[in-house]
Amino acid sequence: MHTTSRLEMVDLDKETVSESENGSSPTLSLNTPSTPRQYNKWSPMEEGITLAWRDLNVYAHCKLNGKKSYKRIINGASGAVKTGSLVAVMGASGSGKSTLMSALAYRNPGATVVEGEVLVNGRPIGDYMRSLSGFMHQDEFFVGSLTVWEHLNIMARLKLDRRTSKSEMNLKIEELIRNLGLTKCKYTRIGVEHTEKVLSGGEKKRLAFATELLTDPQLLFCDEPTTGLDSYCAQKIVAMMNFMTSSGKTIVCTIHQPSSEVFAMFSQMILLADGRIAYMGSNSNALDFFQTLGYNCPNNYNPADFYIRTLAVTPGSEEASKQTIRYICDHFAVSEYIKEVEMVIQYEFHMGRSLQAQTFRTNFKEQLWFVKLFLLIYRGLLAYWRDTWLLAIRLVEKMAVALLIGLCYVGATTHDQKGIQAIQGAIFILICENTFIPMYSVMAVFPQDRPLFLREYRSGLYSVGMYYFAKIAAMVPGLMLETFIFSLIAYWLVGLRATSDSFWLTTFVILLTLNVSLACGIFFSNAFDSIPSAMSFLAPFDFLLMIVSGLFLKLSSLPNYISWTKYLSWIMYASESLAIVQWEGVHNITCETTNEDIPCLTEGSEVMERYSFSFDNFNRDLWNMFIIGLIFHVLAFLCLCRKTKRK
Ligand SMILES: Nc1ncnc2c1ncn2[C@@H]1O[C@H](COP(=O)(O)OP(=O)(O)OP(=O)(O)O)[C@@H](O)[C@H]1O
Repeated sequence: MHTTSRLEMVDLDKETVSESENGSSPTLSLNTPSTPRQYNKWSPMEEGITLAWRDLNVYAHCKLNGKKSYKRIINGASGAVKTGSLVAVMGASGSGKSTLMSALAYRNPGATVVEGEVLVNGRPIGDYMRSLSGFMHQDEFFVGSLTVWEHLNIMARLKLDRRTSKSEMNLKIEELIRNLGLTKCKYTRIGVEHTEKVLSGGEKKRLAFATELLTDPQLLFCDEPTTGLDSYCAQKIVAMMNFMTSSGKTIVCTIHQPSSEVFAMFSQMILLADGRIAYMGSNSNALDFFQTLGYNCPNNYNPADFYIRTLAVTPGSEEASKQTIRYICDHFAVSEYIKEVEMVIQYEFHMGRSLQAQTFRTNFKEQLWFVKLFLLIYRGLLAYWRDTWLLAIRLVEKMAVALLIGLCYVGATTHDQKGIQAIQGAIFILICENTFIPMYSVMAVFPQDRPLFLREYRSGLYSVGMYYFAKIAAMVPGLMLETFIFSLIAYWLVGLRATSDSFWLTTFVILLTLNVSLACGIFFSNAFDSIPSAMSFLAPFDFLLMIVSGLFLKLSSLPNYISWTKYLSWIMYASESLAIVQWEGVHNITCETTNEDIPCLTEGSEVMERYSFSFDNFNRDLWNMFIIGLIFHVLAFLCLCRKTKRK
C-alpha cells in the first residue's frame, strides 16, 4: 500500500510535484484528525469541518403501475468525515454515490426526498451549505462562448466576498489557472457541447474544479473529478486535493476506477453497495475487513478495482451478488471498524445538541444584487454577440426577407382599390415576420440554458427573477436591432406612407409586436416540459390569433362565442394600429371602376370601417399590446419558478 505524499506545491503546468522536507504522510484518518475540534467555543470555520450523518435515507419519486411511489436509493446510511480528510466514495455504478454526496452537500435534486440527519460541526445542514461548501458536479455546464479567464472572472465576482479587491481576485484566478494547468487555454473559448468543441473534456473538468476552488471552501464535494482525465491529470488533481486537506479542508469525492497511485492518496473511503454502506474507514483497514469475510485481494491487484468488483451486481447472477452485498454490509454494520465511526457520530450529535442555540458565524458579504444582475446581463450579451455565425444568419435572413417583400410590392402600394389590398397585405406580412419567427425561435433559449441555470441557482448565486430579467435584457436588444434593420429596408421598399412619422410609428409598433411575440414564446417554452409539447399548444393558439386579427374576417362578423378572443390578439392590435398609421387623413382614394355595383373605398375611414378598425384605438392598441406582453412575462416567470422548485 502506498503512503500519501505531503505536497508543498502541485502545479500541473510545470509538471512538478515536490514533496515536503521529511516526505512524511499527513495520515488524515478517522483515528488521527489533523486539527482536534474544540467544542468549548463555536468557530467552525477556523477549525475545519466535520461532517456526520445518521440513518440517512434518500428516496426518489417514481411511478409503479401508474401510481406515485418512492424508490429507496440510500438505505439507512450513517457515517462521519473528519476535518482534513480526503474521502473516496466508491461503489459500482448505480450504487448511490452521487445521491449520497448530494444529500450530504444539501444539494438534492428536486425529485428526491431525504430523511435522516446530517450535521456539519454539530449543526443540521441547511441553506448555509451553499456558501460553506463547494460542489463539483459530474458533468460540467458552462457558457460556451466565454473564455476560461472570462468564466473564472465572472464566477469570482458572483461568488466571492464583495470586499475582495480586483487585484486579489485576479491573483486568485491566475494562481488557479496556473495550478490546474489551464495557462495555455486561458484565452480560449470553452466551447458549446455537441456543436463546437474547443476545450478538451479534461480541461473542462479542471475548469470546473477551479470554479469551485475560487471560494476556497472548507468543505468540498467532488462528483467524479477524475472521470475523463488521463492518469497523469487525475493524479495531479487528487494530489492537489490531498495538499488542500493538509491545511484542514475536508474533501469528499466520488471516484470511479482510480489507479493504485490515485487511490493511495485518499485517507479514507466509503464503499457503497445498493445504497448501503459496505465499508467506511481507512484504506489500509479495508483490505483486512474484506479478508476477514473471506474476500482476498489478489497480489498486484488494484484494491479499488477489487472492492468495486466484489460489490458489483453481476448481470445474470443478480441474486448471488445481492446476497454478497447484504453479507458484507451486515457484517460491516456490526464490525470493529464501524465502532470508531460511530464514536465520531455520537460525539458530533451529542455536542451538536448541547450547542443547538449556536449558529455559524460568518463574515461573508455577498455580492450586491445589482452587480450580480450586471454580471449576468454582461455574460448573456457576450454569449449573444459572440455567436457571430448565428447573428449573421439571422441578420441576412431579416435583410433578405425585407428585400423580397420590397421587391414583391414595388409599385403596388398606390392609393387606389388595388393598393388598399397591397397595403393591408404588406402590414400583415410586416407583423407576421416579427411574430412567428421570433416566437418559435425563442422557445429553445430557456430550455437550453436550464441545466446551467439550475446549477447556479441551487448553489445560491442568484434568484430566479434576476436570471429571468438578465436573460431578457441580454437577448432583446439584439433582436430589436435586427427588427429595426428589417423595418428600415422593408418599409421604404414596399412604398408605405412616405413620412418619417409614419415610419417611426410603424417601426415602434413592429418592435412592440416583436416583444409580445417573444414573451409569448418564452411563456409557452416555460409552461411545458418539452419544446414539442409547447409547440403543439402554441400552433393552434397562433392560428386563432391570426384569424381574429381582422385581416381575414371582418371582426364584427365573428360569432359571439369566439369574438372575445380578438382582445387577446396582439396581431389584431398591431394590424389596427398600423392601418391607422397608413390610412389616417387619407382622402380621394382612386376608384378605377365606373360600375356602381362594385363598391369603391375612396376614404381612409372607409378602409378602416371595412376591417372593423377605428382611428380612435391607436393608444388603446399600443397599451393592450404592452399589457399582453407583460402578462406573458409574468406567467413565464411564474412557470419558471414552478419548474425550478420541481426539478
Ligand atoms: N431521481 C431519481 N429517480 C429515480 N431513480 C433515481 C433517481 N436518482 C437516482 N436514481 C437511481 O438511484 C441509483 C443511484 O444513483 P446514483 O446516481 O446515486 O448512482 P452512482 O453510484 O452515482 O452511479 P454512477 O457511478 O453511475 O454515477 C441509480 O440506480 C439511479 O438510477
